[in-house]
Amino acid sequence: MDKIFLSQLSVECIVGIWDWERRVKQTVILDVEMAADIRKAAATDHIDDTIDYKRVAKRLLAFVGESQYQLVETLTEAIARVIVTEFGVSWVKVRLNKRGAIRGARDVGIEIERRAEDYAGVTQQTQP
Ligand SMILES: Nc1nc2c(c(=O)[nH]1)N=C([C@H](O)[C@@H](O)CO)CN2
Repeated sequence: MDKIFLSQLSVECIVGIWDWERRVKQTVILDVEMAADIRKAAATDHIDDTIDYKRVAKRLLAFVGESQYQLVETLTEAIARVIVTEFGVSWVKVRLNKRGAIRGARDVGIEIERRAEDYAGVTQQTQP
């Protein structure tokens, strides 16, 4: 399976369960892998025949930047749903790192994999 990936996409957002976290934005770092058959684009050399990773990145920067979830689980699931439902991706892996959230640990976060069938019938998300 071919993949298109975005590595270490850094976004500031409201995320957390403590009162101060509801007021102060924190940085989350995303690693995304998307299933993509790149053969057609490689044959045509045309961006319309593949997933434009710049469009995905811009959408994630906007969506995550405006989000205000409490748990990294909820945010990570929402990111996967945006990618699958808005970009027609059949499989995605999303790793979200809330770096510095835990004293004594550099990284803490969540990694999930989702498929298109996981969101069958789900309409595209509106802004949170
Ligand atoms: N499984 C989770 N545990 C915790 C989360 C979370 O989002 N998922 N969040 C927190 C706090 O917000 C922490 O990140 C900041 O002190 C604690 N545990």
